[in-house]
Amino acid sequence: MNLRNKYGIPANSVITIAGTVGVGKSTLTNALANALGFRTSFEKVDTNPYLDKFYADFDRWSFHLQIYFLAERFKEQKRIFEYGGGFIQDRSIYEDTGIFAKMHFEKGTMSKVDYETYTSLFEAMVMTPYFPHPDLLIYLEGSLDDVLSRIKERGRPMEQQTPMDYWSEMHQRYENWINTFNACPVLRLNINDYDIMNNETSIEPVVERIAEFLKQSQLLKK
Ligand SMILES: Nc1ncnc2c1ncn2[C@@H]1O[C@H](COP(=O)(O)OP(=O)(O)O)[C@@H](O)[C@H]1O
Ligand SMILES: Nc1ncnc2c1ncn2[C@H]1C[C@H](O)[C@@H](COP(=O)(O)O)O1
Repeated sequence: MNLRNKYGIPANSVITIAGTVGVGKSTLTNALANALGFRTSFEKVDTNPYLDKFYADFDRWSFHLQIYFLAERFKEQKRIFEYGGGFIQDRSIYEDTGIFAKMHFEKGTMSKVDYETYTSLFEAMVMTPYFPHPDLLIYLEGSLDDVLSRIKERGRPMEQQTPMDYWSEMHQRYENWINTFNACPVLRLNINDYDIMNNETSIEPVVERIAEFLKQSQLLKK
């Protein structure tokens, strides 16, 4: 029996994992999808045609990159809908605007007109009753030091060359963002609450918490 049946998680659930770069979203996405027998929806980093250019020159490429991510995530949203759910999604669409586009605009690496164009497109596509929101957003949190050492350990070249201030600004923005986020139910999970690298069974208490949380939020909806 898989853990989905054991804990009564609906087969059509859509769970998205949010959190700063390097915190462990992709790793948790794989572990949860395996445990629940769900499909995965990943950000494609290696085939992203703008990402390297963006890290080399934020001013020049931030708008292009946001449009690219928006299109990719919307296509993924459509795929999830067509399968009828049963997905773990690596990063939510809400972070693109709530964290990245906003941060680049406020730091002056995206122009006002580009930011307004982007946000009006985002709102027209996403913030409507026609866009299905996830059943649950898991907010993965960890200390800045732990996140920085994970970014280093993973070793993506463009991230190694990015100043530490960029990651600490993002880390702080995530904390502020999640405190006001309300587009769907949020479960906060600290990276010290599980240890899937050394102990596969540590995913089970996480699944149990998800099941409890989903039950509570279903009850609240009624
Ligand atoms: N639970 C964990 N324990 C230890 N290391 C982890 C854990 N989860 C992720 N990592 C490591 O941290 C780095 C970033 O993880 P990743 O899942 O790619 O993060 P994200 O998708 O949030 O950017 C990788 O090197 C990964 O192996
Ligand atoms: N919307 C985004 N804007 C800028 N950069 C982004 C956006 N979404 C993801 N990224 C970057 C950050 C990382 O370098 C890679 C992959 O993110 P990760 O958190 O490691 O999954 O893309």
